[in-house]
Amino acid sequence: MSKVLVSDPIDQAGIDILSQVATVDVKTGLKPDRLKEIIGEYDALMIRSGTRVTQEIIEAGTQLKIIGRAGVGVDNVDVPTATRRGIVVVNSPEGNTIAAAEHALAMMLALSRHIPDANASVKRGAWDRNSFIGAEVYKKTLGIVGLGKIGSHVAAVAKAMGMKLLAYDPFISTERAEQIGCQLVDLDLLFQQADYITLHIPKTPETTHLINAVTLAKMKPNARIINCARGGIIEETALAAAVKAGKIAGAALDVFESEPLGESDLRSLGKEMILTPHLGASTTEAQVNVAIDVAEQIRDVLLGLPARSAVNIPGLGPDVLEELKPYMQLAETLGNLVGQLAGGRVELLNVRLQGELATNKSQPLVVASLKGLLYQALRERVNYVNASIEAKERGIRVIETRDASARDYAGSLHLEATGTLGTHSVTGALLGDKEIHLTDVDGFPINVPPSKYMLFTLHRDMPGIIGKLGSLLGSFNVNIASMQVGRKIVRGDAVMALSIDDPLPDGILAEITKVPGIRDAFTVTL
Ligand SMILES: NC(=O)C1=CN([C@@H]2O[C@H](COP(=O)(O)OP(=O)(O)OC[C@H]3O[C@@H](n4cnc5c(N)ncnc54)[C@H](O)[C@@H]3O)[C@@H](O)[C@H]2O)C=CC1
Ligand SMILES: O=C(O)CCC(=O)C(=O)O
Repeated sequence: MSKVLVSDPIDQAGIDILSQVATVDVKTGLKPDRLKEIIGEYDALMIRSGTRVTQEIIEAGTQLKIIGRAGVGVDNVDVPTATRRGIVVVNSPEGNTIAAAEHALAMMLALSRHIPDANASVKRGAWDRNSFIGAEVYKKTLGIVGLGKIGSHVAAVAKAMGMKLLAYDPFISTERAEQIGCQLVDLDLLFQQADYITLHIPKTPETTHLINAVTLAKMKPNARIINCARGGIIEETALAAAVKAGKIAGAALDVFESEPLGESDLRSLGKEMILTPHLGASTTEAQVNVAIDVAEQIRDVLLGLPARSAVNIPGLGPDVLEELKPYMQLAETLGNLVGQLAGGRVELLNVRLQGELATNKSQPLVVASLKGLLYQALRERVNYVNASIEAKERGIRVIETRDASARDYAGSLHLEATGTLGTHSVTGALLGDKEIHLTDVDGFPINVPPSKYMLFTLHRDMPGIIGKLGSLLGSFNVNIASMQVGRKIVRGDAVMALSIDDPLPDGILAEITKVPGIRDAFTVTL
């Protein structure tokens, strides 16, 4: 039975799902050294934001197949290392959207009305109404940085509260922003005009310290900043100094450059600074959502099924995956075949998606072709996660073309591999009940289902050649299961595809190429 380690607090609903297929160990608060010591026993790791899954941890996780992040941000996982090692990383892109958006809105209102400090003062026994005069958000301008899932929900609610909405997001269209009721503006204008600025972006090299002394200086003195996205997007010392000096009116932060927050100037500020301990996703509803979402994906991957929200494999909905599955098998088979025909070191793989495969959602077929191509070199170590990276590291260039007009079959896939020993190509399609058929080898039309052991010859189409090859194979005790010749013109060049029952004995290829008329011969194991 598989073993899953849950190293952060996860809702029981997730544990119950994992327990259907695995032994589940819940060990929270592990020190990195201890995690490194034990991770080697586990097939899957499930985390929230508390566990840092570093290169060292991943490399010690020799059995790991999947890392599940019960939440959105995977910045606590070394995704490139996981990818290189063929480990799927999944998250829950939507399970805590509402929770995080509501926390940002709650922070905006709490900051405007000094709720945390007013509450603390009443609890201390005071009745001070003068120190807590607030500001209304109605008719104020909210600048939303990042108009994705959370930013869009914040926009919808803020609009209902009568706020004017500006947004900055270089990856969304003006039309989409308008649909959500936001005016898309550049960042400088947003900083200059907003009364409230709320951040809903990932932390990336571009967004790190996006809010710094220079950008803070552009803001209005009554500006208030809310960060429920990621620590490090704000330069904390610059923010603390700006609030202290009254250059902006305040800030509410849920996330920090270093968590848990240590010694910090932020702690010394009064009612104009609200700090929460990364609570954005901490609602009962969100925790159930993300636990179920991620646990289901871990269960599926452990059962050999695809994950629906993998961050390091092309994302596909279950319907698309179901539809593509037989074609993925076709792509892998053709990749494996063309790699063996090309022999040597492949430098270029041309993948042509034809007919109904020439749609955008067919991208995973390129990855599946590479997985097949690399199978001879890497065996079980290559998978959908690392195939592209492994190909890149081996200097294999990939060209993807699409030809929707190809009509020989409903959908077919053509792969051409160029390597140190020359160029070879294969085409395949699914016939009848989704059975894989090779429909072309090196430009010669054939129609054969692939079999485990195959022999291909390039020869001159002339009398007697099939008989001679048959006798030769017979003399080596090789049994032919099926045979087909593909040719373009009578007595021209031709390809022969033979399915054989056993692997070809050593030395026989050289004998085959001595048969008059046979130019070349290749044997493959699929
Ligand atoms: N505090 C908490 O507990 C939680 C925090 N989060 C964080 O909230 C953030 C947003 O999450 P979602 O809305 O779900 O993500 P999302 O992927 O739906 O939206 C992110 C948006 O940021 C935009 N973006 C990327 N780079 C940008 C840049 N340089 N400038 C402006 N916009 C940029 C993207 O185009 C996208 O529209 C993430 O950092 C996530 O980790 C999410 C859930 C809970
Ligand atoms: O797991 C958590 O509570 C943090 C959630 C979060 O930051 C995220 O989903 O990106």
